Amino acid sequence: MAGAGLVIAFVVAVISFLVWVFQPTKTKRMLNQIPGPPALPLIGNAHMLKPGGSEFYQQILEYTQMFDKDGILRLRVGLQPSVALYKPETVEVVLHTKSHITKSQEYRFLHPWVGTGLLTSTGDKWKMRRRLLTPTFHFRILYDFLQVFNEQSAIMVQRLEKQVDKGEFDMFPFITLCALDIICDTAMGKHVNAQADSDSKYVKAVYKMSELVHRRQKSPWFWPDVIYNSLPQGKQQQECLQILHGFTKAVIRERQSVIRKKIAEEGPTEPAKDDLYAEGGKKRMAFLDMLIYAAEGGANMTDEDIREEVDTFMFEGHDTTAAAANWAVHLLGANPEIQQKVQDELDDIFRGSDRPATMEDLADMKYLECCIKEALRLFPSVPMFARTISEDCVIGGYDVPEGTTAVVVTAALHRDPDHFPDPEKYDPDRWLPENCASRHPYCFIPFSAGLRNCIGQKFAMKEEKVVVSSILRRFNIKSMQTRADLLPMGELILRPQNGIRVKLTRRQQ
Ligand code: HEM
Repeated sequence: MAGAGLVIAFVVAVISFLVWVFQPTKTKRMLNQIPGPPALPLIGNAHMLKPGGSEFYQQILEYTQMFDKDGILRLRVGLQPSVALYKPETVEVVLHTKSHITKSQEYRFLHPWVGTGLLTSTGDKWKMRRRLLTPTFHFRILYDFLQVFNEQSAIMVQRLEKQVDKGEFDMFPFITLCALDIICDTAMGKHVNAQADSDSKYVKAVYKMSELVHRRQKSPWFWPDVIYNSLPQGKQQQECLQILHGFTKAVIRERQSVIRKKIAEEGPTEPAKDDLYAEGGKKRMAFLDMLIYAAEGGANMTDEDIREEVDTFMFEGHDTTAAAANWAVHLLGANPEIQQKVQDELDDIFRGSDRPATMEDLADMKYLECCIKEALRLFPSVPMFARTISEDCVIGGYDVPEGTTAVVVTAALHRDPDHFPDPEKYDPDRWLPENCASRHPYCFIPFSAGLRNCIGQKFAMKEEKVVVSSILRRFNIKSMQTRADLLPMGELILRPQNGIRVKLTRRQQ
């Protein structure tokens, strides 16, 4: 087996060498004009990229500062040419167009997990699914979801009660399991009570899988499946996939049996419009229900198609929001005056009552919204994402050839001093209407932008407001880490290496 692996590795290396030698000179010439660190034949810059998530994240930020002039730099991983973009003017070229909507080659390593669901698909498949799923984020459905945000946040607060005056602890798992319960309950219509099981295998498998995919994206020697699957990393991936798919398949099976029974009893396979937008929580048409109804109603959708969408939403819909709320909590806990201002705003809204938040309350949480946006600026949950350049184009004054991977480095873009002076400073006032009205529309894009922006961004902002306000209505937070202690890991999602260490005290009302 090891011998076969070596032969395959040798054949792959020879083919790669020939492809590199015969790569069109026009492409090479175009790429060579773009500034960037020197690359080696075949592997490009892959040998330079740091393996660890936090060192890699730091390294990419450093490169963007080193080559900061035009907002573009060239990197090559294996034979795949890439450019990193980190100024609003360069990012806009790629996102503000119908042309470059295909995700980059590197997303293929996500396929074993999320298939070609909404995040990774392209062309007609993506258009069809986006059209099908957009109504499930209609604002009237978000009304129903608010009830779940409140219920799950109340459970989280109860769990946090046990930490009051007990010294330092890690907030990360508390918020993460709450976010997992929220996505299962809202999008999937299933209670999984993750908060009752603080050692969720599913969450651990999500983290391991993110680390493995990210590592593989940076390492061309892991790219061929035959090699990867025979390595310990490939075996770990198989174990993760069993847990991840096992979890989502169970969720799907349960909803399918409920809906099939309903269809058998009631007849029609199309959900009534009233069902789709019903308020009050009873007849909510969740995202998964929509997919199952579509499949049962004859849409061209197999169980596997449903599974890839469910896996996509489970991943994009819980890990991102959990990370964002955690970073927001750290920053508030590290800035007591700002925390006090948010608590004053919440006291004005709730006036001592512990009632659940309404949509109107969320709209009144204006300063908290500034704090959440400022946290997303400094610690965007998706620190980079990428597209394939579909036709030769000019970015930042340089010719970029078709087929290049364009990586939008949100974490660097959000630190552009031309738009955010003193960029490392946590300053929620940047988001007051008078301070942000004239900013470039592409200088802050935590949810991406253009046609392939985040479908769940309204859901996410509302969820974050409920989760963070629930904590601040009951507790004072004191962060026990400095910025340097946080060590953000820039894998698929930006997470703190050592968790979010805080102390809680109960507020005197
Ligand atoms: C703070 C929370 C969130 C952040 C920062 C965020 C950010 C993003 C970003 C940057 C993208 C583009 C990714 C890429 O091009 O590779 C994206 C896409 C997406 N997000 Fe979110 N997201 C969040 C929450 C959510 C939630 C709650 C859901 C679902 C319930 C969701 C579902 C999706 C989906 C399905 C896509 C792919 C959309 C498409 O390509 O059409 N996200 N998100």
